[in-house]
Order: sequence, then C-alpha cells, then structure tokens
Amino acid sequence: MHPPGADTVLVRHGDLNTKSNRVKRQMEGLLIENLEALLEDRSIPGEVERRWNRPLIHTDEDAIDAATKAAADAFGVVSVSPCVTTSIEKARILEALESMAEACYEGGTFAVDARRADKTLPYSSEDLAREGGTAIWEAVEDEFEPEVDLDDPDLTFGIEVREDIAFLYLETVDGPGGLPLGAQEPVISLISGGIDSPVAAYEMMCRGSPIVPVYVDLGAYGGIDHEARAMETVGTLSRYAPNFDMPVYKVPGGEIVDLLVTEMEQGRMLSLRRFFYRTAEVLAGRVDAPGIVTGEAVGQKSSQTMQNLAVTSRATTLPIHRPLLTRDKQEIVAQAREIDTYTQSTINAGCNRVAPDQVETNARLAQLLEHEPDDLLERAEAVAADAELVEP
Ligand SMILES: Nc1ncnc2c1ncn2[C@@H]1O[C@H](COP(=O)(O)OP(=O)(O)OP(=O)(O)O)[C@@H](O)[C@H]1O
Repeated sequence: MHPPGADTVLVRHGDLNTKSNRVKRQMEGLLIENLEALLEDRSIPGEVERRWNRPLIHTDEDAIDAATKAAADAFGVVSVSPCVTTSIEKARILEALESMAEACYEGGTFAVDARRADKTLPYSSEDLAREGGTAIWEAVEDEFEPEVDLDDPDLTFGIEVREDIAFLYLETVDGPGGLPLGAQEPVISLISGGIDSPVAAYEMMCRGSPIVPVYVDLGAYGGIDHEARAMETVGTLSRYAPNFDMPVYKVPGGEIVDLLVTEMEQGRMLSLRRFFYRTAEVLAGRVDAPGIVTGEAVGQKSSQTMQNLAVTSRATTLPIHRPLLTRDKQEIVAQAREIDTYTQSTINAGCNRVAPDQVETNARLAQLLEHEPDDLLERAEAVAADAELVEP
C-alpha cells in the first residue's frame, strides 16, 4: 500500500556497498540505466535521479504502483518503497505521519521504523520513532484502539531522513538483489525451455551477467512446441532487461540427436550433454562469453549425478556454471512461478523420448568415448557454426 500523494520510489541496493567508490559509481550508473529502460518499456512516466547512494524514481501517484513493481524487477535492487517526501524538519515529518495514519490505518498493531543518514540532525532516530508513534496514535485513537507492536506489526510506518529530504512509506517490496545487469561479462545460457534452465539464466542475470540464449533444436525429437516453449521463456526473461538484446541462437541439432539415438544405447544422454556444451563453447567464442550456464542440479536426473557431471563437463574447456546445483526441485518450481516462466515451461512440448531404457549413472570418460561417435564434438562445432539467430 502506498501513502496518499506518494510520488517517489526509494530504491535500495545491497551488494554495491561492498565495492570501491569508483566501481560503486559505475554500477549505480548501470542500475539507473536499467531502471530507466524498465520504466520506458512498460510506458511508466518517471525520472530516475541518482541521489547519495540511492536511486530515486520521481513519478506521479497514478503510476507509483507500476513504478514500484518495475524497480523491484531490476537486478541489483534489494528493496523499494513508494514514498511521500517532506522537508527534514521534525514537525513536518510528524504532520505527514498523522496524515498517513488518518488515511491508511485501519486498526491493528503498528510500529514506526525510523532511520537518519545525517547524525548531526537535532533529533535522533529514537526521537522520531517515539514522537512519530505518539502522533500516529493521537491521529487515530478516536476511531480505533491502536496498539504498538515492534516485533510483528500489522502496519509499519517507515521514515528515512537524508541530508535535505525525508521519505515516508508504508511498504517495502523485495527486489531480486544481486548486481545490476551488465556489471559482469555475458554468459552462454543453454535454454531448453523446461523449468530449470530459465531459472538458472535468471540467477546469472541477477549476478550482473547478460545471457546469450542458445537453444538446440532436437529435430524430430523436439518439435514446434518445444521450440516455442524455449522462445517464450526467453521472451519472459527479456522483460527484466529491456535494454539488453536477447536473440536466441538456434542450433540445428536434429541430425546429431538422431545419430545418438540410433548409434548409442549406454551413455547416450551424456553424449547429448557433451554435444550441447561443445556447441555452447563455439558460440561463446563468437560473442566473447567466458562461461556457460545450465539448469542442472546434482542428482536431479541420471545425467546429473556428480560422476556424470564430471564426465560431461570434459567436453568443454569453459567453466559451466550451475546456479541450481544444490537446489531442490520444489524450490526451483517456486522461483519459476515467481519470475513468471513456469507456465511457459510446462507447456506440453510433446517431444519424443531420447532417453534409453537403461540409464547411465556412473560413467567413465574412457568407456563413454568407446561408444560415442568419434566425430561428435567436431559435428557439434559444425552445427554451431550453422546456428541462426531468432528473436524470442
Ligand atoms: N534443447 C536444448 N537446448 C539447449 N539447452 C538444453 C536443451 N536441453 C537441455 N539443455 C540444457 O541442459 C540442461 C540439462 O538438461 P536436462 O534436460 O537434463 O535437465 P533439466 O534439469 O530437465 O533442465 P530443464 O528443466 O532446463 O529442461 C538444461 O538445464 C539446459 O541448460
């Protein structure tokens, strides 16, 4: 809930505070560009201002909720609050609290959470909290029986006093945290369109790495819905980063999958992963990406046992990042719902089964190479060269 008249979004970032001043300023600049792009993409009126170390979005009350949501979608943002602002005079702050209480308090417990940046002010945070609490109480006591609960209040009146302006708010919306997108090098993101890989890609974006999505077309083993699923999830991810182009490299993998299915029984799924990684490595060279990200998690599938991951990873010299490595499926599903990729990921893609009846859970590279087509990785390089770029 925003207070009446709210026209400013206070944006808080976390990890940037551990950086040197120079890096911090550079990353704040990126965050501001990303916030501006999100506002523009969603047609939300607003100006982003860099003040102290907090970006502020100035907008109008009609757009405040949409601006709050957009800011909470920006990577690097820890939390945001839609605020009214006043001068830093204590009397003005108390008046604003009274008005907020009259308009928004509907009974139940409340608390005041006050902070001030300037320690030379003639009042302390405790003064503000105590006197603010009294002001709120007196504003509503005729109509309600107000009760203060500092541990688990129904409504928190937030006050943040900076050098020359005070922000007042009733709501703090969590952002994804991490670093602003663009703060790190890009990463090749192997996207199948299933539940896991879009979440893994999102996690890398959250650490500042733009993703370069790669989808391997499985030919007769995939199908039109399989591809649509992958493209749509990338489309959803790109809405978090409208100022970053995210065309998908579509790799024609049908012939190779067919070859693996007809020529290999034991270890087929592992060779398929090796094919994916080598393809990703070739494309990484093209876009100067120093790593690959996948949605794999230890033990989630037979191809993802510790031993199998060790063997498949040998197909590339690039690091393979697996942000979901230790996550439970339930947790991944919950995150997919939160970031809005779940529905697309669960479209029935009707793909034909590539997995053999007998799965390998404890592969050794030497044995796998005995069964794998000799030229698999060269073939992977050739099809990667034929990849076409598709807009999601
Ligand atoms: N057709 C594909 N194109 C590109 N990458 C793929 C494709 N299929 C799988 N991958 C990549 O390989 C990883 C492992 O795939 P696999 O199907 O074994 O696992 P998964 O855990 O079900 O992943 P997902 O839910 O993302 O499909 C995926 O997370 C993804 O990064």
